[in-house]
Amino acid sequence: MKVAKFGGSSLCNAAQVKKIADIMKSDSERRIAVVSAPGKRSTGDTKVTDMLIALHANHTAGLPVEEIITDIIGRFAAMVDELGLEYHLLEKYEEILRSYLADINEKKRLLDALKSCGEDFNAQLVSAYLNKIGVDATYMCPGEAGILVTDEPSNALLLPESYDRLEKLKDAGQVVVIPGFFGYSKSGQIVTFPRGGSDITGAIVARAVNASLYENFTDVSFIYSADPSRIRSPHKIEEITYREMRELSYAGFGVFHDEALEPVYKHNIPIMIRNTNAPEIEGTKIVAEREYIPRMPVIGISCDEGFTSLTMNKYLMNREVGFTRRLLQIMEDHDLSYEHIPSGIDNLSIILRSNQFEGNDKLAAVIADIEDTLETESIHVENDLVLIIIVGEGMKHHIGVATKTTVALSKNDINISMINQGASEISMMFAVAQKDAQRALHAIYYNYFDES
Ligand SMILES: Nc1ncnc2c1ncn2[C@@H]1O[C@H](COP(=O)(O)OP(=O)(O)O)[C@@H](O)[C@H]1O
Ligand SMILES: N[C@@H](CC(=O)OP(=O)(O)O)C(=O)O
Repeated sequence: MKVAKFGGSSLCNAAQVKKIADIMKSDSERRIAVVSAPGKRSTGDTKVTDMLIALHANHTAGLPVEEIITDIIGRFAAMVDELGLEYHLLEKYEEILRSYLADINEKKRLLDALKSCGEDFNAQLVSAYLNKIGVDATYMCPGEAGILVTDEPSNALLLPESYDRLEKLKDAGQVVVIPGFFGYSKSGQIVTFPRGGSDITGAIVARAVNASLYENFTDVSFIYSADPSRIRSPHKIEEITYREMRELSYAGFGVFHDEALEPVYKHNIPIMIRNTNAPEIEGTKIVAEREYIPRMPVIGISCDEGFTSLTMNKYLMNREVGFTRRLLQIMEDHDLSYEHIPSGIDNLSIILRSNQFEGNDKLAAVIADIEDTLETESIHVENDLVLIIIVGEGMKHHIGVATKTTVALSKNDINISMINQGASEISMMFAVAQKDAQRALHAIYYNYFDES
């Protein structure tokens, strides 16, 4: 049994829905479809999830909402019309949106309920269309399917007991269409996964039914060695390990959600990244082990923006037992998660995502706490950092990756703010200033891959 997840780009309009219906029809092993909300139809267009977020923003600010509701329903109406489906679906969609707006008072709850609508409405539409073309299909809400999650709005984590509940999907006599991106908390609230989280739903369902394959249909035929919007015609990856993929997707490869690897990797369920617009191409396979090609120690290079580093100096820091523990306690007190902590004998840097400091004086408060508690001699803040991460299982056995990279950067006159090798030895991080990011990525990429 295969589980197929279709991303927003695969479901952005009626023509795309027809393609995914053909894909489902063409392989009887595809028994479960997990669907996203309609994505962008062209550059400059808006994803339905973003329209729903805008609806929430206007509603909570007391601004007009009618135009946004019309636009959201309009996106589905265009599809219902072209696919020849019944209009009562649209009445139902509008009723649901209006009932959430009227009945849910808590802001964060309302946001999650509204965000879930993109996927929820699309799943109903896809199921109706499959039936219209003769595929026996049924829509199943994540609550009915058994997706139980923690109660942290917009940041749900799966509760493990869900797997037992979801197992029944194995025996469904029909093709089941499940909306991605959200589940239900034990108290019955809708809670969404982080953005891009339909990949997570697909992985959860694949693991629950012990699928032979988790197919992730998107708008590219392969995962490439670098983001194709940053490097022209990057090298295509045919096989990549779960560990490599997790490192790369966490650090900017937006094609697959990093948290979607957790449900499947222990159970060795392979993932295929495939293109809805070219389903005949096999795509990239994500697996537990791959053949190591000695001349290619690096498989991918990602570039992730928006980091801040705090570098603290204190003479004899190395002698102070508990310094790092107390620093991390301060981070926890301020609800901050960190990415890296490179250190020296009398200094230590902590790198965090800058968006955690947005909107108030949090950074100043953190610095004040560090100064009070740790009595540092100086703290230097560097904003607008970019992390370039080089990843490859082969790096463990290969000498000279760091040298090769630093030489490439120095030849291009790019200053490195920090270097850190991951404990797993399959990744290495180089922090550079935002202004140098694109040049640095080019310099490093073409050091490992030929121009194609
Ligand atoms: N290394 C990479 N390889 C392939 N695609 C990538 C990579 N990094 C970023 N992407 C982007 O990921 C996009 C697909 O992901 P996403 O927009 O989430 O699709 P979907 O709508 O199917 O969920 C591609 O169009 C591509 O621009
Ligand atoms: N629609 C949600 C969830 C998702 O996974 O979408 P996509 O498959 O289009 O990345 C989002 O935009 O975040």
